[in-house]
Amino acid sequence: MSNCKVIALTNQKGGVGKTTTAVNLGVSLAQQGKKVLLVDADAQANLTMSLGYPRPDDLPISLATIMQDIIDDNPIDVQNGILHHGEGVDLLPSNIELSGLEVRLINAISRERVLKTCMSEVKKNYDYVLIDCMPSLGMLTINALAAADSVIIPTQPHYLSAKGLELLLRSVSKVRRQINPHLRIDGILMTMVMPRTNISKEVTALVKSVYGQNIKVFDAQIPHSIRAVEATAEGKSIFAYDKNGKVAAAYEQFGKEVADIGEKQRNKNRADRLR
Ligand SMILES: Nc1ncnc2c1ncn2[C@@H]1O[C@H](COP(=O)(O)OP(=O)(O)OP(=O)(O)O)[C@@H](O)[C@H]1O
Repeated sequence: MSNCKVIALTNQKGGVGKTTTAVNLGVSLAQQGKKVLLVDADAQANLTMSLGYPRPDDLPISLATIMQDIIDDNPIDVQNGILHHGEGVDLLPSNIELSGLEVRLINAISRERVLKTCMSEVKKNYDYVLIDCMPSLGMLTINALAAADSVIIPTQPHYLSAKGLELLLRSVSKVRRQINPHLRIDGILMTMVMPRTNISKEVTALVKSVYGQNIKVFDAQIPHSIRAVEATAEGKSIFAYDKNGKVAAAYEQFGKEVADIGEKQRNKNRADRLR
């Protein structure tokens, strides 16, 4: 059994910080000595661009090319499509071709499991694979949930509408019932939290009261800061751009929480196997 943990970063609401979290969680885990692959599963290719590839459409191999080969039953070579970033994380990039692929998935055999097949080719090389999902609950997001061991939900406190969360949780439950029974929810990460407002406290309390023990809200909260936007524009993580700032400190704390959950889960799996 692979020791790699695959985490889908998902929220059907756009602009809540999924991509920024993928980059900075990835680099935070790499700084803890973990081997990390970031997978851009969004045709907008924001993750690919924010890691310093401004023209994703020029890349000869992307996630779409590999998934198309799986659909066509061609041999695949995921390794050749992986890019190596200077900050110690690898990237499986995306580009606009992924939007055409999502349409073609509809008629593919095992259409929910194409990304899982792709991931099973590379998992052995990594401790963590982080999948940056697109802001929808379409076929690609279902593929990500089918390939994942767990889900992290980045959200801005004021966008955490009960209805939006309910829809997402319903999709997770459906995938769990029909495709991936082991899918867990690691928790909700509050992003772009404004200082001196009570909203994140109120939302945290609300989630805890409604979902009780079922969903964790991470202790780390990512503050709103222009530094995060600037880092993205420079194609860098917040650790390379502003390592002493409060966003870097928050992502470092978050990375430790995520690694802690991963370690506990690995120990539990090991104990279960010995039983
Ligand atoms: N902590 C932060 N403080 C201020 N701005 C931020 C922060 N984190 C992210 N942003 C900015 O908010 C915008 C949306 O962030 P991001 O692209 O990470 O969200 P997303 O959920 O991946 O979006 P999409 O739905 O397009 O995939 C970007 O311009 C990003 O630079």
